[in-house]
Amino acid sequence: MLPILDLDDAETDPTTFRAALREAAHDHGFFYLTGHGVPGESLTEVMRLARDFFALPDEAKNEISQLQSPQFRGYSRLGGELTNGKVDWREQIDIGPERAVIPGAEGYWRLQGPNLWPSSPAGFRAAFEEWGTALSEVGLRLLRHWSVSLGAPESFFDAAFAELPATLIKVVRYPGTADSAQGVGAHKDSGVLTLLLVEPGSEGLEVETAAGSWVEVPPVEGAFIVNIGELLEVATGGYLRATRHRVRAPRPGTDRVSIPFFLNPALDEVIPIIDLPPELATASRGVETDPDNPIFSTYGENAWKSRTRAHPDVAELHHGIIPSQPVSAY
Ligand SMILES: O=C(O)CCC(=O)C(=O)O
Ligand SMILES: [Fe+2]
Repeated sequence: MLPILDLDDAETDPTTFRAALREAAHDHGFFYLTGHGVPGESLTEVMRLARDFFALPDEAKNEISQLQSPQFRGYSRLGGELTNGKVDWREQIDIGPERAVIPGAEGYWRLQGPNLWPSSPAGFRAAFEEWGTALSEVGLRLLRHWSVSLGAPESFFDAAFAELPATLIKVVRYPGTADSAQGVGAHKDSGVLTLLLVEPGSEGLEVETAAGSWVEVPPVEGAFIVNIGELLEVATGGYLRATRHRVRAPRPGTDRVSIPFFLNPALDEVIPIIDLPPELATASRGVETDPDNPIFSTYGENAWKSRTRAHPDVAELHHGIIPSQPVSAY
């Protein structure tokens, strides 16, 4: 069982909370968060909207097909995504910051642009815009506590997120299947941290707690599952761990709905590196190097790598590139 941290405790006893936060992220890279202040009704409401969207006929869902979006936004159908070069068995909507396209954009600036919002169910856009704002606040609070717990000033990461943070929300459904084990293949998240909402009762998330050893992480009602992304691993010289995880495809006749929120800095921000106090620095494992998965310290480069690999159809159609796929052992 992963640790459960209560963000309310940070108000009464920040020192104990911060130590627990640091240890959870160092030991596991994953934990449950309660006391986050996002009302239970909002959690229920975004789940309901997700369910209602996925229940629409394919034709309605494809009105916002990601193939229409050079910025990798909108709906990608079942089988439309790859992880480790293999097909993920999930359908999803990708929602990023709502901004104007940059004319003549090059490189990762091609990720900036508008979302594709479904016309049904009613209230979808407003609810998910509010969701993004609320979860950014939770994520930034956690980052400030981490900074202090690692010997840095509270505001250490603030500047990287102050303007144009490139957050990403995914609204995801994994239908049950007997044909594939891969809901989403093993990966590390490419940003800073992830707050994951999972429908109560859904199964299938597995976390690699030690090399080759996978542990099931069931949802805890009302809690977010929090995990560290590659950039926080980089920022802490590997002291905090971006843990590999995957989702097993559900059994036939069942499904899984989840809503991950990825907190990321602005596309052109280079994540600042914390100068760890000596007692922590000696416990640091260093940043994992994988020739198949280079970690770039500029967030936009990391995001471009992961978005083009995950959605090669969009990359080829809109950008004329065929991304190299990792040949992975996972
Ligand atoms: O659906 C989940 O529970 C996890 C999804 C995930 O790991 C991801 O999209 O990065
Ligand atoms: Fe993930």
